[in-house]
Amino acid sequence: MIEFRTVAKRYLDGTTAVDNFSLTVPNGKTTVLVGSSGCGKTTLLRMVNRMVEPTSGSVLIDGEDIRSQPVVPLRRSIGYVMQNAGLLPHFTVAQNISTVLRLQKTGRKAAENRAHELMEVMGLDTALAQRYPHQLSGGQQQRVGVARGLAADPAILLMDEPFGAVDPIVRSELQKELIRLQSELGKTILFVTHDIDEAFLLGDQVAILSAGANLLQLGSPSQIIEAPASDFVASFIGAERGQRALSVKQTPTGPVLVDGQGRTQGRLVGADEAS
Ligand SMILES: Nc1ncnc2c1ncn2[C@@H]1O[C@H](COP(=O)(O)OP(=O)(O)OP(=O)(O)O)[C@@H](O)[C@H]1O
Repeated sequence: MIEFRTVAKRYLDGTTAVDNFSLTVPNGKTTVLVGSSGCGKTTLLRMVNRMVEPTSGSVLIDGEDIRSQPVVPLRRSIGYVMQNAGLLPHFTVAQNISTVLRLQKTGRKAAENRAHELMEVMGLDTALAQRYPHQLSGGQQQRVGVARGLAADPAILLMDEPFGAVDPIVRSELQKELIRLQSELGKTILFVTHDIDEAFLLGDQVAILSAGANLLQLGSPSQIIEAPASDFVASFIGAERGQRALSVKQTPTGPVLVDGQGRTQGRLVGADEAS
């Protein structure tokens, strides 16, 4: 469990990126931080592996203040998947995946075997192991980034817009892959995105933030869609428009649901029992 206890971050230039934010991230679930650009999501994520130190407040992992641990082992015990994969250009795929293992003094052969195993887990052909990042597609690079985050089998995985730089089809594949992985691995995932659809797809728990990491609503996707906390949240999640604004249309063969663009999304079943 990760706990943010009234954390704040003021950068040296005076920017208040995070203003008294509290949140509990339960073990074995995916928690998504979602909000518009600059609202403080990355700052919060980086507080967990101490790439950013809070100006005030504290972050706890399983009840222990993370400041009581030296930074290097803490960082190596937490998986971190960056936007654009963040791969080292002069390292092969296998070397990129096994970087943390090598730093932990895992033997060369064992690290290589683990890299191959993770490539298979991530749906990557192991024939790509000796390639360099620039010889991969964007989607393949992202898969390598996730494999690298998983290499040391961390209990916690931090993911910062990991699928932001790929096209919508590849993005959808990667999202499905993450859902499958998570159902098998049960990691404690803290995932950052500005895409509300991605947040609702992946999150067991979703935190909607505005500037200064102001927590507008926290809940499961169902709770948020069924009861948005404010007009702003309703508008942010597209409750009044787009795919989530469903209304009933009568047809000769029975009622169907249409979205905000007038497209039929499905058939309304059980309507007789409901009425
Ligand atoms: N090192 C820094 N120095 C000064 N201000 C910073 C620094 N890093 C971030 N900020 C500012 O802090 C605020 C929050 O930034 P942060 O990167 O956490 O937001 P974000 O929600 O992750 O944004 P995005 O979705 O665009 O990545 C922004 O106003 C940003 O400009």
